[in-house]
Amino acid sequence: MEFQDGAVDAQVNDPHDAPAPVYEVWRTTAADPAFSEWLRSASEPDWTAVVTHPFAAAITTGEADMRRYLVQDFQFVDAFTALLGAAVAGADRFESRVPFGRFLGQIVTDTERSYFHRALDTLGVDADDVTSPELEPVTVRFQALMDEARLSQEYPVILAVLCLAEWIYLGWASRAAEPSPEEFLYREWIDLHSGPDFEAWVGFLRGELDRLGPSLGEAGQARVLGFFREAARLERGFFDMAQG
Ligand SMILES: Cc1ncc(C[n+]2csc(CCO)c2C)c(N)n1
Repeated sequence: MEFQDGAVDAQVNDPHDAPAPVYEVWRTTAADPAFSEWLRSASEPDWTAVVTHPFAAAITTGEADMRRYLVQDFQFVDAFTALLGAAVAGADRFESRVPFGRFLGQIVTDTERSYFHRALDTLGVDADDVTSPELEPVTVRFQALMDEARLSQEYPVILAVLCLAEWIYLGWASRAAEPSPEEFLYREWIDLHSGPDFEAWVGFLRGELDRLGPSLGEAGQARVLGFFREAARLERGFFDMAQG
């Protein structure tokens, strides 16, 4: 697949990344040798910067200005939904397609869609900004990464981007203190990304990477890590953008 300027390919092999240990070496001394844990630990310091981000903390206390964030995130979610479709198509067995199909039908196209429509309406976002707002640079980069993963049709690469985006959101949302803010804008956004069902969904995504990652070979593992790390970097940039 050719890209306009090769920018995305360059990003997933960012020369500024600290060299990651090779998975086969890392696993011999790791407390938890799961492939997904290798990906997560190699994505520091971005991982911790996202789950402890001041904007995420402000969501959990009901103090965040959600307008720019949700306008941009609605565009993110569009590309994310297409990526879930690629996971249905790319999974290597029937029982793995099922959770993607269920999540698509029950959460993204129902609960989450309803949330976005009500939230953007409450925030007074006009119709043009709902469907085609001016995109922030980080949104463009995130869409490009998701498009690259989708067009690759490589299931482990698709999984890397999906898993990072869901797992890291479970990370900040699970840190929310009780009681949740009363306003639906915050409470429902926290609830969408926490709780037993969402934990099971993230567990499934991790399990898929843990099942397939160890046999990818060193080059394949490095490729999956490149996508996972770039997604972590963009999540951090996305909260920075929202913070203003
Ligand atoms: C930048 C950004 N990263 C991750 C998510 C999390 N997320 C995206 S789609 C989806 C499925 C339905 O909840 C979830 C959890 C987000 N919203 N925005």
